[in-house]
Amino acid sequence: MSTLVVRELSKSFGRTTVLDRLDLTVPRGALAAVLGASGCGKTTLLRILAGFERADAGTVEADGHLIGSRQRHVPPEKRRIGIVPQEGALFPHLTVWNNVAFGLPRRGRAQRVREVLDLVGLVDLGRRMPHELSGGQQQRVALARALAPNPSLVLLDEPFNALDPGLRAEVRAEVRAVLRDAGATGVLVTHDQEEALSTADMVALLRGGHIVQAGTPRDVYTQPRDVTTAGFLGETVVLDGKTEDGRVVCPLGILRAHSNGEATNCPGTVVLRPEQLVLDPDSGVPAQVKDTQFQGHDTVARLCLAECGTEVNARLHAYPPPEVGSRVRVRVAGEVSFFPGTVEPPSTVG
Ligand SMILES: Nc1ncnc2c1ncn2[C@@H]1O[C@H](COP(=O)(O)OP(=O)(O)OP(=O)(O)O)[C@@H](O)[C@H]1O
Repeated sequence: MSTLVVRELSKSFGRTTVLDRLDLTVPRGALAAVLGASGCGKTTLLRILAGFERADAGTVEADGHLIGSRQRHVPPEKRRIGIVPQEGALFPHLTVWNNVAFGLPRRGRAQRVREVLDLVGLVDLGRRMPHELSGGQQQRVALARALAPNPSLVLLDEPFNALDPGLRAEVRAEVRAVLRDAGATGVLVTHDQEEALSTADMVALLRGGHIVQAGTPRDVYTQPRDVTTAGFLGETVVLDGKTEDGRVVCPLGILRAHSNGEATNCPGTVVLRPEQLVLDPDSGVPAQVKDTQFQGHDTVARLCLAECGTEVNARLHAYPPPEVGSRVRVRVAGEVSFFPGTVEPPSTVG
């Protein structure tokens, strides 16, 4: 399995620039999630990686071999890339076994089909037709089919979209385990931040035609590069603040910030996650509970900070949840992000 290196990839359709000098490196055996809003160019990137589309500029290398550039275009069938499309796209008239066997060399075929069906836990269903499978099983067959020819890279195009939410988490975990067992290098494109954060070894955020931030799910979530990125990765609490003696001062108190250490008295924006807000009768700033929203595994409480009247959302695991109207104290667990300069409104990305 290979290391994927994409350099300065650009692609326009007419006057629309979709990819703009995009760089991405996926280490051997890792699964990278390319996360971006609808229409940001995720499928275009996958199609270029697969060789279905040619880039206007830039290079694609797999395991040190140049497979795509303006001068050199290795055709899709020679790239050793497996693709798991949205909704499986199995051949409806072929059995599971024949779907996986399709296109494999005759020699060793039966053994390879058995191996990959075993890998996805479906070796007993080889005689079934696709319509006799659940959505999750169909996606596992699609994965087996993609892995059967021993591809150097597996591309997954929003492969869990058609599954209902309960099944999605389960199939996601299974697919991840199968890719790991196969030692496969993978690129998963998705607009679903939870999917990206929970499934991948690295998350690469695609915005404005290029990767604006890449890193482990934990790093990109806890240390987003800007307010917009923070908002795209999950819910945020955004407050005005300023630096003071290596700390950040804001309506939630004096807080520790990630490395964004700035000179004292620098104004900026403080960003943290609602789950970092903890009710603690012994410390923190006073607040009043304005509203609560029961969400099963946790409760989102809207808190009005007593000193300034600013309202923030806290995701609480406290049981029972606090009463609306009650007076509490709230403190911040862990470090926050601080972005010096003009306050940027939180928004989702395009
Ligand atoms: N063949 C094409 N001709 C013209 N425009 C195209 C073509 N393919 C894609 N586009 C445009 O390029 C942009 C990116 O499309 P793409 O399908 O790559 O986005 P995406 O991030 O995969 O979106 P989604 O999440 O909605 O599937 C869109 O504006 C789309 O309309």
